[in-house]
Amino acid sequence: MERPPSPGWPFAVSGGWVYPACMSEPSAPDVEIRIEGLTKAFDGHAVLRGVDLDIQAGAFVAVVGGSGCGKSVLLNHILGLMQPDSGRVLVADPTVAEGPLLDLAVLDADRMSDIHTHWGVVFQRNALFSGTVLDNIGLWLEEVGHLDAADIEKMAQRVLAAVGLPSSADFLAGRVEALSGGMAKRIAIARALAMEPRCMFFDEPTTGLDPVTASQIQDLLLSTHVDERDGKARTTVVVTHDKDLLYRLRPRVVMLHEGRVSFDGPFEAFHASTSPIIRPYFELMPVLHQRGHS
Ligand SMILES: Nc1ncnc2c1ncn2[C@@H]1O[C@H](COP(=O)(O)OP(=O)(O)OP(=O)(O)O)[C@@H](O)[C@H]1O
Repeated sequence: MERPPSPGWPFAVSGGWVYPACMSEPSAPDVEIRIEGLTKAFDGHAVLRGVDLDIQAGAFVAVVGGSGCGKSVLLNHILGLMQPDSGRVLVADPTVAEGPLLDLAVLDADRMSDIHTHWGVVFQRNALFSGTVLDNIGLWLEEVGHLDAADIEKMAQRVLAAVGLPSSADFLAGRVEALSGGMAKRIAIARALAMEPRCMFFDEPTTGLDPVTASQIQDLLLSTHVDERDGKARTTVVVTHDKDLLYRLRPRVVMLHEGRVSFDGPFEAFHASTSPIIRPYFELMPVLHQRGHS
């Protein structure tokens, strides 16, 4: 198996960890992610100019906005892959029910990695590495979860079934390079699900897919939003240009514009809005989508 030079997602095992009081915030029962006054500039160009946002546990949120408005930059801050110039990103502590929110800026690498093991991330280009389906799904189960081969195979079969793919030995032994774009996306989702995450993050999950495959992936986003083990909703955050996804899934919509949240509410209100910022954007969404991938 060829191992990835750098993993798509930086999992690592955390030892027993006690965080000092300065790392914690007052308890916020339903908040999974809180963003306060987040700013970020690159080479003097301000991309995020003060983003404030709460995402409740179990929410399904689509982050939209024009090309280059900072959607991926925002996602990267939530994932702890970028550091804010100012402001904070706080997240629920996955190890303590209704515990204090944790400020990402003051977590050390072990603690951050520990949090990452509770999050599933599906990158735009899937971040699969050269190898078999089983290699891709099993790597972190082995390295982080310390599962043995039999349990890894069992889990792989379960998550493949959850994403509507075969779970035969032949399929598990197949190489991911041979898969279509839609199947590769399903494998990336299956890999994320295998870690039994409490949050799922998707960066433009339907970009580059044909309309039929895109609608299947949209449905998959909805089905994977619910944890099949206990029927509880995970927290799902989707960065997207896909108007069909909004129509189909009717999520809470967060729109970024000029570095701030310019709309935050149900899809129905977004759809009905006559705002001179939202209306033209919404009408042009399919054009944006096509233009980005022509
Ligand atoms: N690491 C970086 N270094 C320099 N500039 C960056 C970096 N990451 C993002 N940017 C810039 O920040 C701006 C926002 O980028 P981002 O990728 O978040 O946009 P987006 O809203 O996701 O766009 P799209 O919908 O086209 O993917 C762009 O101008 C981009 O060039």
